[in-house]
Amino acid sequence: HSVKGVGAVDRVYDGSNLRVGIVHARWNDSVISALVKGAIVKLEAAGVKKENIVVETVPGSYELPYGTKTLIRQQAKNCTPLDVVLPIGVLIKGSTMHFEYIADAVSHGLMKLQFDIDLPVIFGLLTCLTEHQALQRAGLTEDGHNHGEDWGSAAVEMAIKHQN
Ligand SMILES: O=c1[nH]c(NC[C@H](O)[C@H](O)[C@H](O)CO)c([N+](=O)[O-])c(=O)[nH]1
Repeated sequence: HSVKGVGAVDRVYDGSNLRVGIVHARWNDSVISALVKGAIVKLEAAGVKKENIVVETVPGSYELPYGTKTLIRQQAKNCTPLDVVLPIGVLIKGSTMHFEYIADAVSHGLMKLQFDIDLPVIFGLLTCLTEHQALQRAGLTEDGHNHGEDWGSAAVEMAIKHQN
């Protein structure tokens, strides 16, 4: 293993009174569903109740910032507000610069959003140069690791920081 280890060092948090939103794109769906499942496994392992995990979808990753904003607003209006949102998307490089523009716009959009609305927004966008890279990062290959799990753990930790 490299000296830097793999991912953030896990800590144990009690997520039993958290409400978590997940907004996922519908491109590259087999990778997306593995990432979403991985995140939910970790959320539930931290005690987040099934009824407190709200899942919405958007067409593609470019819609994640606005789809995240509308979910937060809708939840704040209709029921108990969310404590964190995890947008999930998978970008796979094609033969044009489209990938770079979406990746740049979405990463800046999600970073800005969390300060605009004062709510933690976890960065769940895979920016892959090949399909194999995407499969690896969703834990769908022998040597893979599901980054959705890391995002689920980060969501619990940041939601608790937001509540305190
Ligand atoms: O989520 C993705 N959206 C993609 N494009 C759609 C984009 O996110 C928007 O939905 C679309 O441009 C309409 O706004 C992708 N590619 O183009 O390759 C991709 O790989 N992943």
